[in-house]
Amino acid sequence: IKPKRFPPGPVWYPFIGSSGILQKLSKQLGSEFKACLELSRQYSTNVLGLKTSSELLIVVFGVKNVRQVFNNSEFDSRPHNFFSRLRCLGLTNRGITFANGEIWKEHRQFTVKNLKHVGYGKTRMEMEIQNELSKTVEFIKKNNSQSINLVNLLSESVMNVLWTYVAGEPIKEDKLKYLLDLFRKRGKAFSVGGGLLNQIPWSRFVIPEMSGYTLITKINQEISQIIEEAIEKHKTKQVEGKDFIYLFLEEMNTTKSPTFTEEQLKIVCLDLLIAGSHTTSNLLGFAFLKALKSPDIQEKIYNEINSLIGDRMPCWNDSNRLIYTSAFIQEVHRYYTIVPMAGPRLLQRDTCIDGYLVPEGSTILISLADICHDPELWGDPHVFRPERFIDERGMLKNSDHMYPFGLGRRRCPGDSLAKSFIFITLVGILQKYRIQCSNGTLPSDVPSIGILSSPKPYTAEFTLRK
Ligand code: HEM
Repeated sequence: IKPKRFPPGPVWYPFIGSSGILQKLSKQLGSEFKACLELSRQYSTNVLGLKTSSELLIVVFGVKNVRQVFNNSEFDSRPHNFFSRLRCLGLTNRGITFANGEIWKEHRQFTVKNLKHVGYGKTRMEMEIQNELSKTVEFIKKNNSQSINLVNLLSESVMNVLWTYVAGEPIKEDKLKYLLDLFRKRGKAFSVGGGLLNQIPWSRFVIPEMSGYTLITKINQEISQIIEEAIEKHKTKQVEGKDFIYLFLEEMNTTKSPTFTEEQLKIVCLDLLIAGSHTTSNLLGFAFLKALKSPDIQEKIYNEINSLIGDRMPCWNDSNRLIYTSAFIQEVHRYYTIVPMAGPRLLQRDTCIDGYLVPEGSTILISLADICHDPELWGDPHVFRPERFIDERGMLKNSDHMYPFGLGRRRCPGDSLAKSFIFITLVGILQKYRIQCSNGTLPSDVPSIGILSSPKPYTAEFTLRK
C-alpha cells in the first residue's frame, strides 16, 4: 500500500512493485532515464514515486527539487543496496562513491587533498595531461591516412592519466583496452539506480547475462586483480615517484585511523577509475563529434586558438582567454548532459518534496538532463549555441541551471582534473588538425543512455592544419 501523500507514479504489483512497468518502458524508449521522464509527464509530476522489489524509488525533476536534494544534508547518503554492494566488490560502506558517514568524509577529504592542485598552474597532473596529448597527436600523425575511432582513443588517454595518478605508471595497453571495454559495457548495462539487477536482485539467478550480473562479476574480478597487482608492486617499491597508492600506504603506516586499509585503498582506486574514465572521454567524444558536424563552429574554435595561443602547448590557464572554446565546452555539457541522472541517494528522514511526503529510507535519483533542455530556462534548448555562455562584454557567463558535476557535499571531486583534461585535449587536437567525417557520412549524435550518456562509436578523418 502506498504511504499517504506519496509522490504520483505507476501502480505497484506484488513482489516487483512498479519495476515491471519501468523496465518495459525503459526497453521501449532506450533508457531508464527516458522512461522516468516519460512517467513524470504521464503523471504530471516533478517528483515521481516508484517501488522496486525492495525499495521506494523517487526521481526528482526541476531546478527547485534538484537543488533541495543537492543542498540538504538528509539527502547526502548513498543506499547500501544490492547494486552498491556489488559495485564495491561485495563490501558495504567502503571507498568514496558508495561510502557514508565518517569513512566517506575522511577518504573524500584525503583524495580531494591529493587532487587539489590538479588543473591550476603547472602541476604534475597538467604535465601528465600534456604528455598524453602529445601521444594522442603522435598517434593521429602516424595514422592520419585512415579513419580513427576518436572515442576509443580518448578513453585510453583519460585512463592513462587516471592510472598514472593512482599507480604511478601507465597501464599495459592490452589490459587497458580490455578494462575500458568492460567499463563501457557496464555503463550501458546499468542505470544510475542499478537497473533491473537492483530492482529485482533475484533476476541474477534466472537471467544472469541479461541482468548484467555476469558482467559486473567479471569486472570485479578483473579490476581487483589489476589494482591488487599495483598495490603489491608499491609495497615492494617497484614503482618510482609519488602517486596515490604510495600516499595512501604511507597514511596507512602513520595514521591511527582504522579506515586506511588495503581493502579501502582498492575501492577508492576503483571509484576513481569508474567515475573518472568514461565521463571525461564521453564529454570529449561529443565535443569532437559536434566540431565535426559543425565546420563553422570548428573554424571559430580554431581561429581563437590560432590567434591567442598559436602553436604553443595549451595549458589550463588558457581557458580564461579562450572564451568561445570554453563556452563551447559548456554547451557540450548542457546539450549532451553526460550524467543524465545523478545519485543514488538514501533519504535519512521523512521529508516533504514539492508537497509530497517522501519516507525515510527511500532511494532518490536526481534528474539533470531535462533541466538542461527546459525551454523556460534556455529559450531554444534544442539549438546548439555556445554563445549562450558568453555575456555582452564577451566574457564567459556561468549559468545557475547547469550542474554537470553535481552540487553540494557529494559534488564531483574530480571536476578540476576532468576540466583540465577536456580543455587541454580539445584545444591540443583542434590546434593541429581539421576533423572531418569519414567517407562523407555524418555520424549520428543521438546518444546511447545507460548510467552515462555516450556518443555512438564514430570515426573521423584528420587533416594537418599547417
Ligand atoms: C566530465 C567528467 C565528469 C562528470 C560530468 C562527472 C560528474 C559527476 C557528478 C554529477 C557527480 C555527483 C553524483 C551525485 O551527486 O550523487 C560525481 C561524483 C563523483 N565523481 Fe565525477 N564527473 C566527472 C569526472 C570525474 C573524474 C575525472 C573523477 C576522478 C578523478 C571523478 C570522481 C568522482 C567521484 C569519486 C564521485 C563521488 C563523490 C561522492 O560520492 O562523494 N569524476 N561526478
